[in-house]
Amino acid sequence: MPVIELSKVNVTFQQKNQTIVAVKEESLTVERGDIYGIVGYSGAGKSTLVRTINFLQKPSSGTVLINGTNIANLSSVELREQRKNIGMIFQHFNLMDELTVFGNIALPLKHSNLTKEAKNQKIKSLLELVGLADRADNYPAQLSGGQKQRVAIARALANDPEILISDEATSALDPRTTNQILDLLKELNEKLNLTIVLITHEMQAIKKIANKVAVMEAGAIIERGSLLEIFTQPKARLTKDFINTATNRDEALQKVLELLETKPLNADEELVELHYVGSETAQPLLSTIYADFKVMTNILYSNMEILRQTPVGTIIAILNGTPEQIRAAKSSIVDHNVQLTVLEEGK
Ligand SMILES: Nc1ncnc2c1ncn2[C@@H]1O[C@H](COP(=O)(O)OP(=O)(O)OP(=O)(O)O)[C@@H](O)[C@H]1O
Repeated sequence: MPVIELSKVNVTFQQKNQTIVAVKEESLTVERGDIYGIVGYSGAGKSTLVRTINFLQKPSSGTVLINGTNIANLSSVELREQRKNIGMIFQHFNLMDELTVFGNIALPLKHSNLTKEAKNQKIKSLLELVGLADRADNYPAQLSGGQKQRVAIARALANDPEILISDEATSALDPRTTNQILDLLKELNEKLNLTIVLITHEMQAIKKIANKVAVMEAGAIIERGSLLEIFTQPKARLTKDFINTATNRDEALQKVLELLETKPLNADEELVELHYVGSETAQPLLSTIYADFKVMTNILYSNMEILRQTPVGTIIAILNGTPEQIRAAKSSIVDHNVQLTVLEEGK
């Protein structure tokens, strides 16, 4: 049974005489142990969709099942209990400045049945879990952004939730700290079998830890799939844009095209882009096309990522040879399951 099942969820807001449709008839299924990335630009409806999971946002229509239970049917007491099963972390941490780290993490345990001793023990182990064992007595102002987010994560996990919603939790952090927090989320996902819904506008974050991805635009999920599917066979223009930004491919291509303006391709040259997935790396292939067809390659950009243990790469290169040699080389590349696109032909 899926942990989260949103079906045909609509969320509309009334503002003066205007109706804003924030989520349009959207469905989403999250399985236990998933790290489900939801990517989209600001205003796409990501937060609104995800806030329906714990009814922080009640859908205008549609159903929300958590572990098979329709949460619209819960009493307010049951809903409060249910919400303990869903932790949340945010971009701006939302810590209480006047409380210590210990005090912040203790907040969600206020009404728990644990003894004082057990609560203290729980907080201590949460602090250890997020790597802040020595910071219990600090106030938020004494912590870095990354440390504050660690406190927020510990607080979100205080009631041992099965689900963690991360709403742009790394958006205010520098790249190194972002990576550390993402590593921590992945570790918690594995160690605690925590299901994570990760909202972000950065494909980079999703690429690092998610196993599934949904791309949202104007209240709708326009594309969804496994991380590998989305990265290797993106269909929507927006998905491609997010991926190309995450791999710096667009920036590199821009530079290559600028270079070609000053030094255009010769008649015996072609600019090509190669995409490969799996162990079939394209680089050795480029050496063999020289040996086999006497086609020389000049690699201008190369990027390889390991996504869920699978290498995925892009190469932008100039091929140099006679038209026949280049044709034979390209057909050999394609025969090796490398996707090839001609970006520009020499004149
Ligand atoms: N409480 C509200 N009242 C009116 N409109 C709202 C409300 N909450 C969200 N919206 C609108 O719904 C749309 C989706 O907003 P939402 O915050 O879900 O997008 P998002 O993709 O999460 O973007 P961001 O990351 O900027 O929050 C926007 O047009 C927003 O203005």
